[in-house]
Amino acid sequence: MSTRPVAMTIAGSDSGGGAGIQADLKTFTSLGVFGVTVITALTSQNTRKVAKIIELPPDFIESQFDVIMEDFQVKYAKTGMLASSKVVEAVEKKVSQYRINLVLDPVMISKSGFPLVSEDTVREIMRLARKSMLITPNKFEAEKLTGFRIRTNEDVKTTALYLHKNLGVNVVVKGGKTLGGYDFAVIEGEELELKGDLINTENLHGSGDVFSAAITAFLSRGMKLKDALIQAKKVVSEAIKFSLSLGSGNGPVDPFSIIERKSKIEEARENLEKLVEFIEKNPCIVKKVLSHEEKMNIGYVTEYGDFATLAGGIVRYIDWIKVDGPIVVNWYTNLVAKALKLTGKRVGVSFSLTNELLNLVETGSLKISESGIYGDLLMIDGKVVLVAESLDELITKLEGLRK
Ligand SMILES: Cc1ncc(CO)c(N)n1
Repeated sequence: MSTRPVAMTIAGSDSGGGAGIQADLKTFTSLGVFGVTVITALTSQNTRKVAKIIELPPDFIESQFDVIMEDFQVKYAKTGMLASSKVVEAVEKKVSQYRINLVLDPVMISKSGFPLVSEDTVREIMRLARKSMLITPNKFEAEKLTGFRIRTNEDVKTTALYLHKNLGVNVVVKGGKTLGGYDFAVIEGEELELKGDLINTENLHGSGDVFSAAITAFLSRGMKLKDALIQAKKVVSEAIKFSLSLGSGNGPVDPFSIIERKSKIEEARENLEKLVEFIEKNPCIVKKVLSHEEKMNIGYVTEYGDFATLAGGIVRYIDWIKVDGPIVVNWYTNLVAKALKLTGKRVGVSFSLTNELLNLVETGSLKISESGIYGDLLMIDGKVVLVAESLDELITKLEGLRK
């Protein structure tokens, strides 16, 4: 009998899958929240353009609210694209009726540069803003709402303070890429700076949507607004860091990376556990490649660049081997990490250049590469590293050393 907090998104559909409802649901799901959707508009859109927009009739928008609220408990919702003043009015009415706490993302144009709302909607959005628990304008939207020009971090702060005072609402103004992801928030009068990581990418389609959806998800999980903002900033930074080169325009950010990254780390651990098991069952192979009282180690790098290895490596004492310490992730880098980086391979094992190995090299049955570009067996800092694309491939290669 499982359950989850429920969060609502009131937004438009992006046929390109990267923004709008699609981004919101991926973000909700990735953050452990069940998403319900009030769709306000349909867009035919890709990473390059918005071709067509169909606004949904206000009575249908209202019906979605009524049917959802008849059946679910929803305390928090975010808004995305509200295409016209009629749409804003319908949303305003229902949000008040059901006392839903609103995170208002005043979406105005797409990353590809196309308007998503009509000009006359700005005033209506200002009115809805006063009733919201937070508004999340980006630089462009904050300029539209205030008439200010934002060029520096200081301008971001000034604009946030002005909006907070003028509308009496909690606000976070997002500086965006040109200001290095610098955001400034004012929450119940408390000022909060959010610094971004410098990530050089144009694949930012959906970044704003992921941010406001993440805030809404964290609120639905019971977090305080300030903490929700801080956590959401981390989520969006990660989604940008692992954004996807899909389409020929501004590619989508990837909120699912939050979950997949963790699952890939788990996969790395499982792979290393299997490799340890293989090594423990095959001391004869270890004796061939590892000198007495020397250490070998194993390592696995995930698609996300996280590196798992043994904290203490594996030591050989004459006839037995000892696995030293646990599997650690991103704890430190070693020779295996270096070899994997050099070759782009997934999994590796380092050992010593024993006489047995040297014999194999001299007879030509093994090739050692110094650069690591051509071979799977490389020499680095006087040690040998064997690398492979997968665990199975590495085990096959290790078994090959038995002969
Ligand atoms: C439907 C929709 N909502 C929001 C945005 C802004 O990211 C977009 N491009 N499309």
